[in-house]
Amino acid sequence: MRPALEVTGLGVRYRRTWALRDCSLAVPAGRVAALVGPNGAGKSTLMHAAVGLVRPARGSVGVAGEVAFVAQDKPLYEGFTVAEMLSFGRRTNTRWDDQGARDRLGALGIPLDRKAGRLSGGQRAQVALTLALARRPDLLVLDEPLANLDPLARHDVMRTLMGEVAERELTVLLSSHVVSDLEETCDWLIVLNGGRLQVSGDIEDLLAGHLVLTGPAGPSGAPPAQPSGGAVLVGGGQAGRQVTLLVRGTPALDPRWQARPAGLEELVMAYLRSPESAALPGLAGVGA
Ligand SMILES: Nc1ncnc2c1ncn2[C@@H]1O[C@H](COP(=O)(O)OP(=O)(O)OP(=O)(O)O)[C@@H](O)[C@H]1O
Repeated sequence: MRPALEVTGLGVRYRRTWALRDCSLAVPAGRVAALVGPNGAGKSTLMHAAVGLVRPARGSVGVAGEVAFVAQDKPLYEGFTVAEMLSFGRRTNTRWDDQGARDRLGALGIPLDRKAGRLSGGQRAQVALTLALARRPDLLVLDEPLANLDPLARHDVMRTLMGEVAERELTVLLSSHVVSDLEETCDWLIVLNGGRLQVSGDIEDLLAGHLVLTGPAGPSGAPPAQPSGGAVLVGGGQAGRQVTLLVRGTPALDPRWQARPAGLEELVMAYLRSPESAALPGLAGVGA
């Protein structure tokens, strides 16, 4: 089946600065993909390229079907009521799901006669998401949909997304700085760092393909440069006399070392701390 989003050799430049370089990935249809990375990593740039808001300097971006995008600042028409925005959507979109949108806003207790400028931050986020979902997109791109939301509202937004994905063939690409918000909902992980792609893959495969090793620091106090056996060191650190390493693959373990499965957050952090490491389809030890 054709991927919902396919990026090939993508390079995006703002004047002389490259915001993204040599980025190739494919997100299968029906996935909820988490896009993570530090400030300035290129997340918004990748999203803007996916929805056609920036033109690539190199490579290409392909999307299967209709795309809806909610930008980081949730732009709404401040002077319009929610009902007026719904009516505008209905008149300008042939696939518009008016009833679904009204049901969702009703369930959230958002008054239809309220002007956008008078909505709270959480309500703005929900209205922007509802308007995007009402367009019945095949790919929904959300730039930091959870920013500035309280824990309950974050949970509600993620639950809505899960409901939509379960109900129909929808692919979601969403960025966030809070990995713990993504664990329950997302099944695909993309890590960008300094404009380069570090990780793209199925989260279950990634977690199954990595281990956290703990053991004693060497005589010099330094962690071993590379674990032995068929494993690759992603990154690690030392606390006192104990060394913790994240490795990809299965190492031959010294009995003084212990191995346990990696969590999503520690996997992301280990890659972000080691920008030279990468887990991309085609690399040994990671399900493509
Ligand atoms: N319109 C622009 N003009 C010039 N440079 C830009 C522009 N937009 C982004 N950049 C630069 O491109 C790089 C990537 O920015 P981008 O906004 O894509 O990162 P991000 O990962 O979304 O960051 P954040 O988490 O802070 O939102 C940064 O170095 C940024 O300064």
